[in-house]
This record gives sequence, C-alpha cells and structure tokens, in this order.
Amino acid sequence: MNRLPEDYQKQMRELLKEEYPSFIRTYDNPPHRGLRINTLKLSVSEGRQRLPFHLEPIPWCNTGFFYDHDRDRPGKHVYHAAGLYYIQDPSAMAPVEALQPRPGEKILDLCAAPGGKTTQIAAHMKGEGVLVANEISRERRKALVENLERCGVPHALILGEDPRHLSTRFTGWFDRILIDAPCSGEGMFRKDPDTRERWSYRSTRAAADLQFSILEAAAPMLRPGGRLVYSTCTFNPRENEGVLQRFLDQHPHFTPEHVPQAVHYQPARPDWIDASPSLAKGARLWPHHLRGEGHFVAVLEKRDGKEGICKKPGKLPPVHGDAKRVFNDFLQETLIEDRFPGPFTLFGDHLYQVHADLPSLQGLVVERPGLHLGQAKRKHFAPSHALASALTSESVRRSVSFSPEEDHLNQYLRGETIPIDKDKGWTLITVDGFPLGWGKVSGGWLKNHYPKWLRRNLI
Ligand SMILES: C[S@@+](CC[C@H](N)C(=O)[O-])C[C@H]1O[C@@H](n2cnc3c(N)ncnc32)[C@H](O)[C@@H]1O
Repeated sequence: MNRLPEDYQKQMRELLKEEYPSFIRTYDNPPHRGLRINTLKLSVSEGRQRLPFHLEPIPWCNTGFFYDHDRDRPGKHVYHAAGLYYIQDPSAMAPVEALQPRPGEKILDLCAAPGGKTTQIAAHMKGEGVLVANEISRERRKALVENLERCGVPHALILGEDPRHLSTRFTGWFDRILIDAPCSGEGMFRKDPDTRERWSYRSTRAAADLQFSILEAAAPMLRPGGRLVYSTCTFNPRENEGVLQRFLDQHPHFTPEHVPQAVHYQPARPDWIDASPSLAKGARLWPHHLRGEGHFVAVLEKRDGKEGICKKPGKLPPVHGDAKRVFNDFLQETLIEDRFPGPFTLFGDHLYQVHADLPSLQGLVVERPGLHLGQAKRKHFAPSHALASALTSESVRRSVSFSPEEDHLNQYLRGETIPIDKDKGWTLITVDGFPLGWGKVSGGWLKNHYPKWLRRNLI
C-alpha cells in the first residue's frame, strides 16, 4: 500500500497537535461503508424491511445507513441495479443534508459526477422542479448518466460545461447550488490509497485556485436569498477555510451560515489560517470523531444580487409529427395513465421530456436535456432504459416481476431471451415490482431489451 506522504503527515501533526495520535491511528482501521436508500423508489421503512443487509442508521442523514462490509456486498445485489439505494461514503452524505433541497426548486449541482450527491438531491426534490447536474469531464459524465438513470431521476438536465461558461447563462436562476469541489482528496487517503500518490503542497495550491474559480463562477447563478453549499473531501485549510475567505473578501453579500446537524460534526477551523471567525459555522468531518472519511462542508447565503435574468424560455428542437405519433401510440399501448405531458424535444431521433421554463441551452454541452423517453423511429417507438427506471409497475399495462432467486432474473440480466406466457407488447421487467428494464413479448418469448452495457451475471 502507498505510504502517507511525509509532508502530509507533518502538515496534519502541526494542525492537529494533541489530537494527531488518535487521527493517525484511524489509518490502521478499514473505512466505514454506507448506502443511502433511494426514496424515489421506496420509503426508508420499506427499504429497511426489504434490503437483506445489516444496516445501522447514519445519524446525520435519515436515508443513510452503515452496512457491514464483511458480511454484505450491496453493490452486487440486483436491488442495486434496480436503483433501490446508492452506495456512498457516510461523510459524503453531509453536504446535501446541509443544502436542504426542496421539491419544485431550481437546483444546480455544479461538479456532479459520478452522481452520489445529485441522486441525493433528486430524492429530496421528490422528482419535482429542475435539477441541473453539471460535470466537466466527459468520461465521468457516463457514470453520472448511468447513476441518474438507475435511480429513476425524472427531472434532471445533464450538462458538461466549464462552470465559467455556465455562469453567463443562468444569472440569478438557482434557489440552491452545490459545489462539491475537485480537491487534493486528503480525506480519502484511507479509503482510496492511490490518491496519496498525487498529493503535494503544490497540488493543494492548484486545487485551491481551481476551487476559487468555481465559486466565483457559481456566485452570479444563485438568486438573492439562495443557499450555496461548498464541500470538499480534504482536510487542507488552504482548500477549505482559505478558499472561502478569499471568496468572501470579494463577495461581501455572501454570509456563512451554520451547517445543520452540527452536533455530529466538528466546527471548521478559520483559526488555522487567520480567517474570519464566522467561518467556524462550517463543519469538518473527521475519521477520529465519526464513522466516515474526511469531509468539509460550508453553507453560504446570498443577501443581494440580480434575480432570474433568464426568464425567457429557450427554444429547443421541435418534435415533428411522426415522432409525436409513434410516442403517443406507445403511451396508449403501454401506460395506464399518461405521466408525460411534455414539453418534449428531439435530439436526432431521441425524444426527451424537458422542463417548461428552461433558459436557452444553445451553445452549451448538453448530455441530456431532460428525461430520455426513447427513440422515435419512423414506424415505432423504442422506449429508453431511463424511462423504464422512472416508471412503476402500477403505471404500465404489462409487467413481469421476478424474485432475486429466480433463474429467469439471471437470464434477463444476462440479456437472454426468455420463454413467457404473456400478452404481446412492451413489458416492464421488475425485481419484486421494482423496474429493471424493458422486454418485448411476442409469440411466447420475451425479447430482452436490458441495455447491453449493463448485462451481467448475478452472484
Ligand atoms: C468531488 S468530485 C464530485 C463528486 C460528486 N459530487 C458525487 O457526489 O458523486 C469533483 C468533480 O469535479 C469535477 N471537476 C474537475 N475540474 C473541474 C472544473 N474545472 N470545474 C468543475 N468541475 C470540475 C471532477 O471531474 C469531479 O467529477
């Protein structure tokens, strides 16, 4: 295993003083493991009854649970594929709890991949409002898309922008913004030892400059009275209190607020860098004080500024008659109630449901303009995996439920065709009633439409 960098140990010894021995001993222990029940799919109490794992509540997140890594492998269970939970470091659940998202709001997750916090925000929003998930890295956006689809998030717009470019397009538009910033990752050295190799004093300075530029870009996008959460997974005061002080010096209309649930955390440490004492309202999550990795969380409120400049809805590519017709035919044949009132847009022949009053997206890298409904071919409509995941078995005319132990379930996940005695047509395939994907029944066979890139063998 990679050793902890000498300079890092020296830094932590100087900062933590008498606390240092108990801090450094945490590296001898395994990391704590957590999962978050996805309340877009099921309630916490149903999740506790249904999930076959040894769960213990995480005090700072009421949908979060520790699991026992020696006995449970939730990442391999079919309920994971069905999006019933998201595996997440317990400390990483703190920033969204501090953001306090509400249904119907406009919320920006500026550094979103792989989507742990985006899916947590989506669950708080109950799928209502606009959730903009932005991720600059193309490679990492793939995991973001996959996780949002798996978790059945119906209302996200996925962008791939440099925050400085976004900033000019959404002035005063968001009620809440999360910046879960790229950082030197000191808080992850225990869980992910590879990150140790990339660390140096210089890398922490470069990270601080990048974090400052991301905060600067986010500031104008928040409406007056809006809430911004800044979080990192590093202990480094230069990247935490230091970046915030530099930001507040130039943006006096932002004020630090107390992080909710502070009783579970330690206060931030402005005294380490001679910053404003008000920054102590932020929180530090330490592995020698709680069961999780290192994290930093701060809440800022905006007191002033411009409000909602981009009120004018943007124009998206229109939906031509053929696409509308095949989609409507599909809806009538497959769904019991039409839960998709639009508006819609077409990207190529892919149909999306979008939010009614989005500003123009022209010139932006758009990974998903909204919920991907499927592909509108000339004569028929092929529903998407994202649509299957956002539905329930009660909302469709035909569904088949397999139990986790059934052979047919494994066959479905492997992508095989399955003999079946059911009515012809698109059929929602579920595990215990929770959607996994599509199949199409014809002549006594279920043709498998589980996405090729997700196919696998259950253990
Ligand atoms: C700590 S991770 C985000 C984790 C994510 N919020 C989650 O909970 O799953 C930080 C992200 O910032 C992205 N990033 C890197 N450089 C960036 C930049 N210049 N502007 C915005 N984001 C950047 C990284 O690609 C990375 O995905």
